Amino acid sequence: MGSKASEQRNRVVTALERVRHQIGLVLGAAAGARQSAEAELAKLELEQRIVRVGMNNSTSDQYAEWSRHPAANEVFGQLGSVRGQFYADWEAGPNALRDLVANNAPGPAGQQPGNWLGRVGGNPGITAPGLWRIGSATVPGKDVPRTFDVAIPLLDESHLSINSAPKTRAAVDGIVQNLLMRILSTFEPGAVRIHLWDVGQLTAILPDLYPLSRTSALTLYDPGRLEDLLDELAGHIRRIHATGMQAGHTSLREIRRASGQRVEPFRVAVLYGNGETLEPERARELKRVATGALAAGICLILIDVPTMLSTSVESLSLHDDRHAVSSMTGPDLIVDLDQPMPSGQVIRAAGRIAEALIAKQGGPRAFADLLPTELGKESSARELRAPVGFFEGEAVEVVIGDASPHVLIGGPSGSGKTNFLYSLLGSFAARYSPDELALYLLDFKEGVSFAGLAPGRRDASWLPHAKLIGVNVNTDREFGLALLRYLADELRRRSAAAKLHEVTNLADLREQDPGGHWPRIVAVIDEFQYLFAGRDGVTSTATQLLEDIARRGRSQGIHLVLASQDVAGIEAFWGKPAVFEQCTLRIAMPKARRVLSETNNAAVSAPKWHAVINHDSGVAHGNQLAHVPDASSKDVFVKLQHRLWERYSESFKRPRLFDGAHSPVLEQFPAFNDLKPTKKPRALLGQSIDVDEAACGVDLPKAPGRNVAVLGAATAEALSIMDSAARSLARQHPHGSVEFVLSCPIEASLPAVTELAERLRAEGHRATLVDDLPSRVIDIAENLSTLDRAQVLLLYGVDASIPALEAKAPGQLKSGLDQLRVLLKQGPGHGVHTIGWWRSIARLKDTLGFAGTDDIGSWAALDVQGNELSPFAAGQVVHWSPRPGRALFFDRTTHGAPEVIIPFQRPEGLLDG
Ligand SMILES: Nc1ncnc2c1ncn2[C@@H]1O[C@H](COP(=O)(O)OP(=O)(O)OP(=O)(O)O)[C@@H](O)[C@H]1O
Repeated sequence: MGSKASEQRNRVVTALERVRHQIGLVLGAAAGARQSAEAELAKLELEQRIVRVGMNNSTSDQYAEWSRHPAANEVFGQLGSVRGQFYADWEAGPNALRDLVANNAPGPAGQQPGNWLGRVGGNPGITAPGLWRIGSATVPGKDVPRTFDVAIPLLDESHLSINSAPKTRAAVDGIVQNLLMRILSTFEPGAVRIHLWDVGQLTAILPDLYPLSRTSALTLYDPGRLEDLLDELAGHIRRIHATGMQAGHTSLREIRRASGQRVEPFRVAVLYGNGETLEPERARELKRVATGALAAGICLILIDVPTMLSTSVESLSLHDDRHAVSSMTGPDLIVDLDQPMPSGQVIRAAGRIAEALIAKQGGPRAFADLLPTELGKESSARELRAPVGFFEGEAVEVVIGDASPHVLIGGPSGSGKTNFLYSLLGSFAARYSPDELALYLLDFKEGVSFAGLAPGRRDASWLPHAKLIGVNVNTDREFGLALLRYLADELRRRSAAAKLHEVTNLADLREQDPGGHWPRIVAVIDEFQYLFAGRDGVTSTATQLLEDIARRGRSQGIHLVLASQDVAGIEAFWGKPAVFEQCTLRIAMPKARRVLSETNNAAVSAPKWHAVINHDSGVAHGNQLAHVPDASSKDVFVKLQHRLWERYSESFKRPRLFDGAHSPVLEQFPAFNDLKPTKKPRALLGQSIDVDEAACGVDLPKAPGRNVAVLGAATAEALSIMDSAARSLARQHPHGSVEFVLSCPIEASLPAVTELAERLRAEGHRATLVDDLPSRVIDIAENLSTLDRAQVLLLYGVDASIPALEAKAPGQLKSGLDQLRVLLKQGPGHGVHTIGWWRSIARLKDTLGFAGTDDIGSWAALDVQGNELSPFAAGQVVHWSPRPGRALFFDRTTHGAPEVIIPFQRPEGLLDG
């Protein structure tokens, strides 16, 4: 038992020893592994420490410390071989970078400012440098450190985002200004535009560039209105995108390459933020703009504007005012920023660029530069297209056609609106022959703005394209109406022709009807708001007609050019959006309000003698600024007019001139001179206010009611109407077939009446000036059926004759007044017509008694109120504001409503009646 037990113990002891041995082995191995891991760690730590500082950059203490490390030799050896290998590869690095920058940042883009600052650039802007220098960076070399230029891509390559560090605003301004000067000095003037916005300030942003702010090269935006800048940029992007798409290109760069032209300037928008995020709406807009910008040649430089852009953007983060890291060079390389260029030199350079730009923009361009080398070569079948001004030396065109059928022009007095119209008319007239273009020109302003286009006393020439010229029509709104009616009629005529030829527009009509005469018609109405000046029939009819013409004129080649001096004119459209909306071509003279869209302020900042031309209904992206040459100085337009007149006057009629300030002269009036004896005589009372030079008159056949009343106390006009009525009738009656019986109880008018009687006699007619009207009236009335010739009773101041007419001799059955009533009623049927002047309507009513108004078939009213006239106009409401030199005329047999006429100017000698 005892030996069994000890045997068992020995086995256990042995087993335990084996276990112990095994454990000892395991523990020993672990300690060794740990030891070598610790050694490895220490080695790596050392390596890291050395790499952080740089092998060549250590202090001696540091080096001594590293050397004490057990792995020092090994680590030094390893790092030395890696470094050796790296520098063997890198040897060519800085040189390659230098070459890269030199090639991609030529001239002002990369060179030191001393080489170029102050010189105006010459790159036409069809291509742009790929890189722009901001500073340099240095890397340690094998033997000596190597420095290379740091440049970044901009313009249509990439945006730039700059993050400042505390107290580095001046340094940031230096970086931005350096870049802008490099860009501005690279391109020829006009090829680049800078937009500046700073959330914190309006005026002191990069002040050294201010000489440029009087040109289009530099625009500043209100700190509170980032949306203005973003809207403007969005507009450019849309427009450029649309142009590109049409030509099958996706970027401005491609369009430039394909066309070999700059097409649009480069744009750089600099936005200074304050590190805070933008309002969500602005941030979204900014993101949208940034996305489309580069393809439209627009580059953003964002300073402290935190935003995530999903497009190409380089970044620059400042460490202090001399150092930054950039996305181009990575986080491990410090960029030594270039010094800001000297302020004085920058100001001078900016001034020079501004001057070069201004010289290019305007100065030398004259009206003659708008004209083509050969006159009248263009066809208006599809559109009218002509330059009206220049922007930075390039012509800016106006197009009137299907897409922009009507034009709205606005500008305060003196802003050059009339001058613009002359430039436009001249440029069109020089390109299109009068067969291609017909002009109807109306000026409601007092003055003679278009009068020179009609033959005058001093200059017999006229503009052959002009069919109608209306001047001084400010009180004759009816003339505007007449023009609109004429255009509406022409519209109908064209629509009918189009229908006949089964076409829908002018271009096709001209193709189908090559023998037809279908010029494009341009009707210019200056100060058109006068058309809407009253709450009356003229306004409502004008509105209807204008809407009709505006809507349908587009396809029939009838175009309106509506100009107005002040906002009132434009406001006349509120409530009449049809006309307003159809005027898709908007022209805003400097300081014009409301011509462009509500948010488009381009006209506010437009310089003198410029116009903002916008073919997109005034939306900002359609703005084109143009300097308009002087077309109104003496002899400028006239020179062109003479050339055109010499060329075309044989084949085209002179325009009709309607001058509201001058009454027509009867003897010079074709409708009077052409009168001949006839069985149907017609008494001319005046000139109608119409597009054609027409007279209005009253037919005096043998029929009831064919008498004429002249109403009101305005003597000169009344005498004139009586005079022209008598003299026109005299021309239509063979000698001996008529007797004129004149009566005039008004002393002051007697000389005029006497002279008329003499004149009638001189023409071979029987004319008696009677003193005793009652007995003459009685005599004629009693012998009505046996009269051997027609009688025309010219009764001046009938109201003054009434007491005498009323008087009855004892036993007399009928008074003179009774017989006058008989004559008014029955006379016309027997060839006895009364043309009478009553100085008041009440007296006319007295004269007529209970007979009613039927016997007065026609009348011309002077200074009487409209409401008094309605019984004589079939009860209708009559609108009439009496005015000198005008009469309201109504003839029951021909008129629906009364019309305004202009009494003739009476011949010399009769004027002072
Ligand atoms: N582009 C220009 N260059 C030089 N002078 C100009 C130009 N435009 C206008 N002018 C001159 O300025 C003056 C006013 O111009 P214009 O008569 O065209 O202005 P407007 O806007 O029509 O004014 P209003 O409505 O009062 O007639 C004229 O003497 C004209 O000669």
